Amino acid sequence: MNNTQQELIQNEQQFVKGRVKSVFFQSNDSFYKVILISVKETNFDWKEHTITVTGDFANLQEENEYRFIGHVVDHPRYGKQFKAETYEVDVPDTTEGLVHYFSSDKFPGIGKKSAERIVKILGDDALNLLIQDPERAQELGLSSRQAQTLIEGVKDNNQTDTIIIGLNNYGFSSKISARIFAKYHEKSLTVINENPYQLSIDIDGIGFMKADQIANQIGIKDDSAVRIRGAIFQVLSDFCYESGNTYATSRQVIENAITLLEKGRQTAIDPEIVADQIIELEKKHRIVADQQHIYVRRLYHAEHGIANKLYTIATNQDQKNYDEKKLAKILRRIERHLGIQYDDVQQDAIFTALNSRCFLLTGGPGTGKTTIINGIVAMFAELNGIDLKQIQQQKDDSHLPILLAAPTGRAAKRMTETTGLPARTIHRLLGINGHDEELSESKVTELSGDLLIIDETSMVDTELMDVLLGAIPYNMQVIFVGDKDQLPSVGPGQVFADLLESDQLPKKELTRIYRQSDDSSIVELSHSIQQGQLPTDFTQQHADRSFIACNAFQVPDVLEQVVKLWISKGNLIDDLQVLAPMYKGVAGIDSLNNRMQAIVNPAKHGRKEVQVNQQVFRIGDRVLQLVNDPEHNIFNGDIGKVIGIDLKSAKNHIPADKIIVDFDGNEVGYEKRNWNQLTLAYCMSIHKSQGGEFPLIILPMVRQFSRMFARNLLYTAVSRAKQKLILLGEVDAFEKSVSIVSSNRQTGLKEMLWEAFGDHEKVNLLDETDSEDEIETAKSDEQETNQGLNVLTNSLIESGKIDPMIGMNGIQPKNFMEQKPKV
Ligand SMILES: Nc1ncnc2c1ncn2[C@@H]1O[C@H](COP(=O)(O)OP(=O)(O)OP(=O)(O)O)[C@@H](O)[C@H]1O
Repeated sequence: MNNTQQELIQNEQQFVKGRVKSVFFQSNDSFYKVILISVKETNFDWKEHTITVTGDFANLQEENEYRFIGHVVDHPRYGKQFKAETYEVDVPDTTEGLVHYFSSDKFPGIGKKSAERIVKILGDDALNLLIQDPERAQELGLSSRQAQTLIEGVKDNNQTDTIIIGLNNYGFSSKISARIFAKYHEKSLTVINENPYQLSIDIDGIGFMKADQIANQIGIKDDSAVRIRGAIFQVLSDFCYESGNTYATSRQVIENAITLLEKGRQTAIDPEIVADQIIELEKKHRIVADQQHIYVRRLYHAEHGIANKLYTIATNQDQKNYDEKKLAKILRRIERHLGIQYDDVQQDAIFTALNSRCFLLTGGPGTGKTTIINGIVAMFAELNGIDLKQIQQQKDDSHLPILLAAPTGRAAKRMTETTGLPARTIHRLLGINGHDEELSESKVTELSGDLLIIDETSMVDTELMDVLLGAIPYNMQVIFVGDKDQLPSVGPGQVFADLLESDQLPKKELTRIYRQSDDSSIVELSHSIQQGQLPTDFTQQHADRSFIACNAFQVPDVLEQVVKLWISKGNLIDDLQVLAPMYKGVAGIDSLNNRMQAIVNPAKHGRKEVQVNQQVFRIGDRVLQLVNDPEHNIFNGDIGKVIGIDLKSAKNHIPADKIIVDFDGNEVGYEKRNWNQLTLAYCMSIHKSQGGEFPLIILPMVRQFSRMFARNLLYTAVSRAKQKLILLGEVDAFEKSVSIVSSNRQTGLKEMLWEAFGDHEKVNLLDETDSEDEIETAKSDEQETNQGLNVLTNSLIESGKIDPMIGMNGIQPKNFMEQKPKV
């Protein structure tokens, strides 16, 4: 055989035909299986009677024959096996085979005679005809029971196979196929064929590009409406769920959608057809266009919901108006009890909070927010005859007159520690059991009580705030506490900052630092960062803070030395927390986690460990929970310790692999499919550290992280340190971080608040012509871009293509509430 012939055979698709002997393995969360086949036919050299086949298959029937298409691979551990990319069910297609099939156990009630009649009427293609059109069963002269058995049997035996084969043919991975099937079930292929872009909306892991590839395969035209809409949804979703905005401008949508569409197919797209589709989607209430702002419906209604509910709460007639003298008298007593004296601003904050239906309190670390919460709670209890001791001792959470909550488990725990009263996560408070994606559809518990205090409000995103406010009765007093200079929420919005800036609710900002002001330089550093500069003594050694100069490659070694020194001095490793802004890179979270693990919990003979993605978990490891799991009372950002690893063993009666993690006394078991909810936590992202405090923080900042540099990021990291702070890296990386003020997110909440509160002065500002400066800048911008997009958007408005108020006349947000977004 010459080389060309050999190549031809190698490139030819390989197949193996045979019957299933046994299923060795089947994945819990996908269709992936490892099976043993007794070989009947192959187009490659195979001497043995059986072969192991891997791939995504439906529930293979042992007596059926299958044709697997793929190629032979050499597995390092299991040797030669067949990796199937797709498969076909070898359905009977001879008269004899079909009669045998229809009269088998799969169709109880259908005997040989009826089977013969089916094949006589429908012919040798009977099975396919029945799969495609079950109605054909009616023309076979069968009893209604037999016809039903036939339809159901054909469906049960073939439908899942057809779908999985279809999904395999589109090239989806096992996990994605499983997600698609879990979402659409028997409609999977129909959905894909009708509108593949629906996948990019519904299925995690499928983006516009993949959907577009399928669309191309099935002949959806470059400028077809469904394609343009798919791009519009993708752009909106990226703008909001990736970048944290709650809307995109029409210009941004048009511009970005065109970029995406042209990247996918390299065909020029006329901006006007994108604009047309924006209008269409708006008309069908699938997106919302408010002025020039294009919204995902959920976010639009959430912002409206927040503004309207806050207005209702804040203007409740049941306004308390306590006499200042009376309040001062009680406060003096409480001060004596707490052993402190509130300064004028703090006192003012307490009194305003007590006299307001809704109040906002912001301040940096150590400015007394918790001390004020304690004062408010004590005063509120006294004024309303509430026994705080009884609340402290109450075993369950029901009927509490004072409710305390925070967005993360760690922040809620800290609240309990500092106030001595029960505090919960907001999810727990609302009785939300589902995952975050289902938040807007969650059934929440209507709250009861007189006062609600939310801490770490800067972490609450638009959707959660809307759901929370939706559960608050109108007559409940509400206080939001937070630090406006910290990072905004992970999800869309910057609710706390917007509430403060809107100026519609009573608020106080605390600026005087109390914590350890004599000997702590950490709090000073935080405040200096907040002001936009590093202190002149930044690189000098302090009792509680030091800086070690090193480059990115030196960071892991320097970290190792610091950690070893910390341990050698008798300190607890659990008191030390490394934070970093990014996962990737030699000084990134993943690399530092590996180094930390090697120092404090290395591999040891006999120590159980499991591999999860790129990481190894061992008993004793510190781990971080990555998603909210209210059912087990664990939340995104919670830190736990691995206390058990049970490996599947028939001998020890352990049915499946399991990791057991202890979250402060709450022991949670993780089955294999949930292991990716965990990651090592020796080093964690600054975002995930929000709402927590640690005795020692080690923070590397190097030029490699430049993409993430931002003042609020550095500020958040530094202000997590309670006693000691060790900064590693390059001074200019810290300097750069301080100098970058991250731009505000695009949100509509402030404007909606002005409208809801009837602040005509501010609402009018929105409509007024721009200042001369702004007009000048806009003009030069326009000239610079010269893309015509500014002009386009404006001309679309002028020509009536985009109506700034499209669909909004006389329509209230609630009119859309019940409908689900769909392309
Ligand atoms: N008026 C005051 N007089 C004396 N000490 C005070 C006063 N206000 C606050 N403190 C003290 O300052 C320290 C920090 O206060 P607190 O914990 O309330 O600040 P915080 O704003 O909640 O800080 P963080 O956000 O970092 O938790 C505490 O030890 C507290 O007792």
